[in-house]
Amino acid sequence: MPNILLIDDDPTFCLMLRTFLQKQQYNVQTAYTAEEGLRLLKGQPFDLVLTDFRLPDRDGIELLSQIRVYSTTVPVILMTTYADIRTAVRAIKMGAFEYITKPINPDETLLTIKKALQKKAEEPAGKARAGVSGNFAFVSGRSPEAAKIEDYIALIAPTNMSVIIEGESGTGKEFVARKIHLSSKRHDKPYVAIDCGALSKDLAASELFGYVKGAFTGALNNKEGQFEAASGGTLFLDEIGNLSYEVQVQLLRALQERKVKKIGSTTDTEVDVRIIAATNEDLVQAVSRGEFREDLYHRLNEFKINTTPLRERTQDIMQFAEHFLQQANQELERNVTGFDAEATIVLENYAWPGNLRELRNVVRRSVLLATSNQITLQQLPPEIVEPAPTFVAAAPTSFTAEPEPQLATDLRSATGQSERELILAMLERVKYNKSKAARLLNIDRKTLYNKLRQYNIEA
Ligand SMILES: Nc1ncnc2c1ncn2[C@@H]1O[C@H](COP(=O)(O)OP(=O)(O)OP(=O)(O)O)[C@@H](O)[C@H]1O
Repeated sequence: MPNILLIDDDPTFCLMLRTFLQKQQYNVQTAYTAEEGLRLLKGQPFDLVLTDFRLPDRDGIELLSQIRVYSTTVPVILMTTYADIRTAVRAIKMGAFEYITKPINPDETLLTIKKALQKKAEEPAGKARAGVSGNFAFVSGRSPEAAKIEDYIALIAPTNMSVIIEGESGTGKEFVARKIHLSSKRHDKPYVAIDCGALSKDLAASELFGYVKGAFTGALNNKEGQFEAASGGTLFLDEIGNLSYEVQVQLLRALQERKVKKIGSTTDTEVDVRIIAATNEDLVQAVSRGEFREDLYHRLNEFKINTTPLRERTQDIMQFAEHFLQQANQELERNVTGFDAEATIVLENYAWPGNLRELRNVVRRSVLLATSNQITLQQLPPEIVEPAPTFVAAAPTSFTAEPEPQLATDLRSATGQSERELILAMLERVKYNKSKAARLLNIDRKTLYNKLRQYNIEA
């Protein structure tokens, strides 16, 4: 029976959800605060964490970083209200598996839990996803922006050039990467995807390059790296901006010399791998801040594709909505045929800060709630039907890289033990880049160094 950790500060809600999940054959442990949840997580392994996005003692982003300190692989599902959805969407790029919106729908929750557990089972190492799944259905869209992406894919796919795909979270970067692979000569060779955002500094090198038995404590057997696993095919590096400087150096070497060296080995192995990298941030800015190596950037940037936010390609919204409707019908065994006129207007006019992922989730939820064969306003989240003016206005009008706003947190509001944990979690997230950590914690470097000493943190 899979073990689920449920964190929510509402005891009645916890009890209801726990009872429901236990009936579905899950072991559930509950915690009413983030602190309590983290303590449980530290003490025992869980297969999944289901947590409220706003807890009395932490917000979801902060909690997510701390969960990652204790477990880099446990899937985390966030339960959020629509008011927090932009932040929740950002949490996805920090490695949350999925978000579901409150009020919780039991069927949707169950479906999301099943998918998360299935994905975890398919990726025992937690990091790499090999192969393109059989039901990969790429929708192109009718807008000029979609046509441009399609043209670029057709142009670039047959070559061996490295590609950077840049765009907001949920705009379909990984889908573009898979499409490039499937349209390339390498289509019958492996496609391996790695989420660099979910890899700790130590793990990244061994995951990418592998290690030999005895290279370090715990290296009990030889391990093949994902470079080798992708041999002849394509390696998709998601959230490339999160790789530590050291790993960037190793990656550059692998790309330039077409050779990798396992950790602890003295010999090189030749590799023939095409690299596609994706990023939510503007790598040029990361280069100018000294956080991303310029030489690696140029090596990867043989071609760049920008995925357009959905609000700038409104022509495509209904085509995607119809596609997600058919997918949901299949998954949920329903037979909803379409959207009524009012619902269509609302979908076309909403700003979709979470892009295609948000649209997919809204459609899936509406299909679950549908009482007739058409989706009406009743099934759409009220926040979409009548978005708060500030909410829409807050959506950026174009893709501009804000300097890690999703991570930024003010250390000055934390005290004692939680301050220590916050610093540790932040260091982990930014791969021990202290300048970056200080900036995101809103303190200066000197203060950070003082605190590292004060809390006995070696970084
Ligand atoms: N071209 C497409 N056709 C059909 N569905 C798509 C397409 N692009 C994206 N989607 C849907 O949107 C979801 C999010 O897309 P994807 O994971 O590729 O986005 P992303 O930009 O890589 O997001 P992130 O930066 O958060 O990792 C996909 O799981 C898929 O359901």
